[in-house]
Amino acid sequence: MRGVWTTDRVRAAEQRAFTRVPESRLMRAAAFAVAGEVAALLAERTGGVAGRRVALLVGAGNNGGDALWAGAFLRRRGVAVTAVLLAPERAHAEGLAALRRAGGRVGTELVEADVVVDGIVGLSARGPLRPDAAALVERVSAPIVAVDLPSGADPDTGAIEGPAVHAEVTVTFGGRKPVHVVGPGAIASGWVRVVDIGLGAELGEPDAVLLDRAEVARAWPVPGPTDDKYSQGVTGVAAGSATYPGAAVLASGAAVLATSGLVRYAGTAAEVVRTRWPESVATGSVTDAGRVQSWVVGPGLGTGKAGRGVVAEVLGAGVPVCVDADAITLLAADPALWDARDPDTPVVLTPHDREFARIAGEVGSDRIGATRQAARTLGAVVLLKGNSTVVAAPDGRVLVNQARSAWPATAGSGDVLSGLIGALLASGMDPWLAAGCAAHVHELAAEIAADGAPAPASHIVDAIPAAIRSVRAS
Ligand SMILES: NC(=O)C1=CN([C@@H]2O[C@H](COP(=O)(O)OP(=O)(O)OC[C@H]3O[C@@H](n4cnc5c(N)ncnc54)[C@H](O)[C@@H]3O)[C@@H](O)[C@H]2O)[C@@H](O)CC1
Ligand SMILES: Nc1ncnc2c1ncn2[C@@H]1O[C@H](COP(=O)(O)OP(=O)(O)O)[C@@H](O)[C@H]1O
Ligand SMILES: [K+]
Repeated sequence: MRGVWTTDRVRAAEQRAFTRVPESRLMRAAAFAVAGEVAALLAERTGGVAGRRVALLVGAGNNGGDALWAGAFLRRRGVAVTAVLLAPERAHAEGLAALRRAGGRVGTELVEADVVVDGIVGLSARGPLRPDAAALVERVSAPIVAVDLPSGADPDTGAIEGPAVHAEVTVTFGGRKPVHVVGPGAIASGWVRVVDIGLGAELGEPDAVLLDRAEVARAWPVPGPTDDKYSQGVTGVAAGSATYPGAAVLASGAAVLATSGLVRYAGTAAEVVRTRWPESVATGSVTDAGRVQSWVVGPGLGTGKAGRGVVAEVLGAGVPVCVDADAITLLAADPALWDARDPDTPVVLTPHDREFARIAGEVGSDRIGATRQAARTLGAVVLLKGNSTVVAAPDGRVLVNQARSAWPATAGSGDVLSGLIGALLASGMDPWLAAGCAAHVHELAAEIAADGAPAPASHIVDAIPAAIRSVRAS
C-alpha cells in the first residue's frame, strides 16, 4: 500500500529528520529530483535539454527554495533559467545565491519558457492563492512541473477555491499528501512522482493508503481445491423494482461475475434477473431467498414502504450488508431503521455526494475528513464515490482509489459497484478492503469496457472478468 500523509505528519517527520540530516541537504535532494523531472519534460516536449528555457515561479518559503536549487541544477545541464520572484526580499537566500552562481537570471516578470517550475507555495499553503501569485499563474501557458504540490490547491484536502496551477507533473517528497489523491487538487497535480529524500522512516503509519493492483490481486477471492459454491459465500441481492428492474440485473450480474460463489436475488425483478443471469437463484422476497453470507440492498429499490421493509429485513439478517442508493435514502429519512441492525453486523454504505449529504451532512471540501467522520458516526464502512473514491472504516482506516478515467461516471454504474462489494463481503473479506478492491476492479472494468468510447453500465458488468484477469496478471 502506498501511503498518504497530512502536512502535520510530514512536518513532524521533517523535524525528526533534521536532527540527523541538515535541512539544506534535504532541500538539495528534493531540488535535484525536481530538476530531473524538468529535464525529462523538456526532452519529451522539445527533443532536448541544453539551450531550452525554464522559468521558476518562486514564492517566499522553502518551496521557492526548492525551485531555485532546481534551477541551479538545470543550469549545469545548459538550460537557460530565469527565476520570477514573487517576494524578492524574502526569497530563499541560499537557493537564490546558488542560482546566481550557476548563471541563472533573476527577475519579477514572467518570461517565455519551454517549461515552468511552480515553487510558489508548498506545505504551508493557506487559502486560495494571493492575488499577485494568482495573476502570475493565470498567465502561464507552458507545461508546469509543480514542486511538492500545485500551488493554489489545499495540501490537506485537495480543495481549489480560486486560480491554481495545473501541473503536468508534481514532484513530492517522502510520501503523497491528500492533495495528490483527492479533490480537484489530485487532478491539478498531474502525474505525481514521489521522491525519497530520507524522510521515509520518520513518517510512520500513513493517514490514508492507496491500494496497489498487486494487493487487490492477492485479496481477490479465487476458489481453492476444496471449495464449492457455498463455501465461497452466497451473495444476496435485494434490489430493483417493477419500475427499475435494470438495477437488479446490473447488481446481480456484478455479483455473479465477481466470485464463483452463488448469487440469490430477492425482489420483484426476479423474472428479469433469472432470464439474464440463469446461474442465479431468483425469488420474490428476502424471506424466501434462503441463506446468504451478505446482502446488497438498495439499487432501484424505491423509497416507499416496501423498500423500507426490505432494508429492515436485510439489516436484521446478521450478515454483512452493502447499503446503496435508495437504501441510503431510506436510512437517512428514518434513522430508526438502523435499530434493525445488530451492532456487530458489518455495513458498507456507498453514497455519492447527494446521498452522503442526506445521511451524513454535506461532504464539503475535505472528502477524506468527511468520510472518516461519517464512518465513525454511523459505525459503518463508508465509500464516497467520485473520481477519487474514498473508503473509510469506523476504526479510522482510510483508502483512496483514484480513477484513471471518468468512464465509470454513467447511469447504473453504481449498481455494478454494489454487486461487486456484496460478492466480496460474502467471501468473508474485511469490509473496508472489500469496498476498496471492488472500487479498483469497477474502475478498471469501466476503462476496459469503454476502450476510448462511452460504455453503458451493462458493458461494465461484462468487462468484470477481463478486469479481474488483468488485476490477477499484475
Ligand atoms: N517536507 C520536507 O521534508 C521538505 C520540504 N521542502 C519544501 O519546503 C516546502 C515547505 O516550505 P515552507 O514551510 O517554507 O512553506 P511554503 O514554501 O510552502 O510557503 C511559505 C510561503 O508561502 C506563502 N503563502 C502561504 N499561503 C499562500 C497563498 N495562498 N498564496 C500565496 N502565498 C502563500 C507564505 O506566506 C510563505 O511566505 C515544501 O512544500 C517543500 O517544497 C524541501 O525543501 C525538502 C524537505
Ligand atoms: N468523474 C468520475 N470519474 C471516475 N469515476 C466516477 C466519476 N463520477 C462517478 N464515478 C464513479 O461512477 C460510479 C457512479 O455511481 P452512482 O453515482 O451510484 O451511479 P448510478 O446511481 O447511476 O448507478 C461510482 O462508482 C463512482 O465512483
Ligand atoms: K508548488
